[in-house]
Amino acid sequence: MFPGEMFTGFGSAIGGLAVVWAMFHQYIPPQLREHVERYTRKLVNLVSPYIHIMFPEFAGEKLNRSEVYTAIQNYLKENATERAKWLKADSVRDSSQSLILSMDDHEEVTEVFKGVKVWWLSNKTTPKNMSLSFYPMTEDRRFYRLTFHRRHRKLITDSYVKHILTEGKAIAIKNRQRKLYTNNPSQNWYYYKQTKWSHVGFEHPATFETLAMEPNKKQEIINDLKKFSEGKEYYTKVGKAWKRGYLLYGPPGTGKSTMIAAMANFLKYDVYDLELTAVKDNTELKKLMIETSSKSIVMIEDIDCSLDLTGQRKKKEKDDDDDDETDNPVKKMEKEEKKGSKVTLSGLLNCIDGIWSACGGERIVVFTTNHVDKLDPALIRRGRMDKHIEMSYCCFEAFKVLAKNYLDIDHHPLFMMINELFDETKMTPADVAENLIPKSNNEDPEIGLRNLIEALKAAKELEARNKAEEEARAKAEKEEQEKKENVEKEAVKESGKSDKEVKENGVISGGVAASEVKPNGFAV
Ligand SMILES: Nc1ncnc2c1ncn2[C@@H]1O[C@H](COP(=O)(O)OP(=O)(O)OP(=O)(O)O)[C@@H](O)[C@H]1O
Ligand SMILES: [Mg+2]
Repeated sequence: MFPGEMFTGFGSAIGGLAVVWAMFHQYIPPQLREHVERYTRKLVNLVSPYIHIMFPEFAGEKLNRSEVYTAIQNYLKENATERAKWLKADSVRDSSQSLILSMDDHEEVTEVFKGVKVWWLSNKTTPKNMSLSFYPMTEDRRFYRLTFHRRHRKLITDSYVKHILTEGKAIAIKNRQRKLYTNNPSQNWYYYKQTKWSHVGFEHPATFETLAMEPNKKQEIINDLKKFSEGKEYYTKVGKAWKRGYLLYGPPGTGKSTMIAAMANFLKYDVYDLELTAVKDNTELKKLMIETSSKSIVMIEDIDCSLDLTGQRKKKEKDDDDDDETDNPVKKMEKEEKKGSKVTLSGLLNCIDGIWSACGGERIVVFTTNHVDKLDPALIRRGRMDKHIEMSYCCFEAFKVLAKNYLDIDHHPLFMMINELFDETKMTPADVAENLIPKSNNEDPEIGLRNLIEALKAAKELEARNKAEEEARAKAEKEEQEKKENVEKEAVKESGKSDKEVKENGVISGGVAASEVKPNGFAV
């Protein structure tokens, strides 16, 4: 029973009183009712040992919903809904969520905090001018009322309320619809008054459970992320900005992008997909970084292709010029894109670990690349990119995750053969997955496994053929080199000059240069 109501007589166990209360509300005019309630409250205050705190949805003149009310609502949804008998169903948040239930109006629940019992009532008041409104429902003023015994006043006001607010905010972050952002081209910021980032709901299904990789390595990454997300105090203590850099490298189709999605889902962070080629210069990059929120992953995919950040600018420009000569349209397009951006390596470094990186806190920066060797060491040095993770070809352990994902099997007699084939050949998880995908709903898993075995055998044969061809080419080159050397030696012998002289002058008797002598010994 609710203590406040026990003392006012409302809602008591005596059914008769409840009826009187209902009649009171139905038949007594609002003004008179208000008077009666005010004096009753005064009377109750004289004898009641209970304290009530109201938490209105809209406090004062504010048009914004009270943060405190929202935090309490989230807390009660998660912790007290089970005990309520009258519930309200919200719309489902996304396809993976079931109904979201909360306490209905006039419903009350109890909670025990450190051995102390408290009562929560969810209620609403309707202003007097309600009947004049076309939309009476929007006029309702909702509130929560917390009731507790006055001897626990300090505990409740100091600790319990703080606990509710912290928990409520954490629940809101956990349950919020996360977002995937992409940066808008900067010319649109001014001309079209576009925001710097556009977003859509982030609903990638990848998790660490479905990510195929070596289990110890996976666990290490999970532990690292966990330590980071719980490390606020540690980062403050050591005086470091609360951020962490990851470099994911490996061949295409090994799960780098999938890993970023799994990280975001694990940490419940937003994702900012930063397209560097759309950023005009370092100042704009800073502006973009400032507008990222905390609890987010900023990812820059294919960093080696994004800009000339390889530290080998000169050489690269030369290479690109060569490509232009070959009229390669893709290369030309990439070059045009890069020309539009003047973001420099130092500008990027400043954003990821200069003073600018400290804005927002709790952020992870992830770079991905297929060519780690092409990157400037300054960009990926430890401390800047704190963790380098190689995403590699599929191993047997990783295959087992994919078999579970796609075929829903943990064991199969064919696994042994597949294990042996993985020792002998390389295949990316993307290709393994492609072979396993069933073509129809009730397909026998064995078909997928046999497809994979065939593909692995074909890959093994191809590798062997390539290797044989490579060896034959190397052998032919070696033989040619040896022949050339023999010819030179012969020529030296015939001319009577020293080996050194022939090499220096390049001339042998008869005026024919050694380099002009064909490997078969005939002068050209
Ligand atoms: N390790 C993995 N675990 C689970 N699925 C994977 C893995 N690697 C690849 N895949 C599958 O292959 C597809 C391609 O993978 P993903 O895009 O993550 O590769 P990537 O390494 O980012 O490639 P790229 O270098 O081309 O960007 C994914 O949609 C996913 O289904
Ligand atoms: Mg990718």
